Amino acid sequence: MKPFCRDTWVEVDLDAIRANVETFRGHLPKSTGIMAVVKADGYGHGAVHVAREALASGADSLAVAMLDEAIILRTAGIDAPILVLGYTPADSVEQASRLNVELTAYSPEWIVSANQRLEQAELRPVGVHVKTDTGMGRLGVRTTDDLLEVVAALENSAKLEWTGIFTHFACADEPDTTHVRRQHETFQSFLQALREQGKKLPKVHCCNTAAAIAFPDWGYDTIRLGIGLYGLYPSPYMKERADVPLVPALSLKTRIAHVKTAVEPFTVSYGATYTAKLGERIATLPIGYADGYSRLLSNRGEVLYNGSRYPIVGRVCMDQIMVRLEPGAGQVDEEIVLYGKQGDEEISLDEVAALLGTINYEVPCMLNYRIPRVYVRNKEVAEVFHPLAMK
Ligand SMILES: Cc1ncc(COP(=O)(O)O)cc1O
Repeated sequence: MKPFCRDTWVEVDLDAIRANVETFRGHLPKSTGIMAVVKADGYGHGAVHVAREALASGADSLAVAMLDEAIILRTAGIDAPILVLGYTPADSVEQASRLNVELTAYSPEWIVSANQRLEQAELRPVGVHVKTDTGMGRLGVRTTDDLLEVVAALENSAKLEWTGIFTHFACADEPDTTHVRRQHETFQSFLQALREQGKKLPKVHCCNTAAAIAFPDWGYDTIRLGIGLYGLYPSPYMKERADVPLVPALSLKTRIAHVKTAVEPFTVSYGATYTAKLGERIATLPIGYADGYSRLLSNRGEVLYNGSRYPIVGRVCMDQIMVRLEPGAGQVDEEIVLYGKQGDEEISLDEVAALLGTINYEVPCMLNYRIPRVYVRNKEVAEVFHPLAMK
């Protein structure tokens, strides 16, 4: 039985995931680990399958945004170390203990509350990475005094173990390195203050993809590899540097559902914003904004057919789009590439992001549960995962 009933799918090249991990492995000091960031369902690629491939390729731990995402990985049988990068309410700490998932902390009050809950539940200790805010302005302590207070609270907690300390860079992907260098200096001053207090530092980490590319010697115990794992660069500037070759892993494909030739002019889609001229060939494709294919691509985006670019005509609908092909071209069930390569052409996530006025991170994250993920290895389908798959 077909694993999905609508011929629209995300194709994830597991060989690309492997290649990207191996590229960073070779770029980093041997003592630096790789924490594969698989939050947001693996940046839209599928967290479980990407996590498995990343771990098999040289990553040694995983990171997610929230405990719920860690639960999915554990439920899938993944037993590698997992760090929750975001805030976890203290009333969820029992789950972290039961699943042996590490959490992020930066508040003495949270530490006291979480420790009390674990003591009352008589559960095993939870590993905690202390977050320092050196210039992201998001989660984390901003002063040495606050940092020492958080560490003291952890040392007084029988059920919380201090297993890491980290920071996150706001501008590591930019050509001007003033901000990122200042952040790193602040992070170093935090580490030095802890050493001067006689603290033995746990796992230390600060690099995202951009910092790992630009400052591999800041790798410390591990980097947190997100966008680079998927073969995408954090910014156009980082792509231009090209000192770390990456292979994009994601393609988005569909098949022609219907095609017609205009025997007289006719308008296309809601709002009648496009009029097909006599002889034009209009194909309908089964994908729309309810899949996470943005309506902002109406009358602006392009698709690949037979290795050439063709325009989206009319407004993107909830479930369908229309494209204009060459006169007489196109047959039902022929393959169309919406993101990715076909022949010598490529519609990159960078290009789509630019059209949408956003960054490449957001484009794959928009692709939702309606689109099955087809995992390819050595150009063969290795596995298909469809949240809506008929059992
Ligand atoms: C705390 C944290 N750490 C790391 C990442 C990964 O960043 P990239 O996708 O740019 O590598 C994200 C994040 O929120």
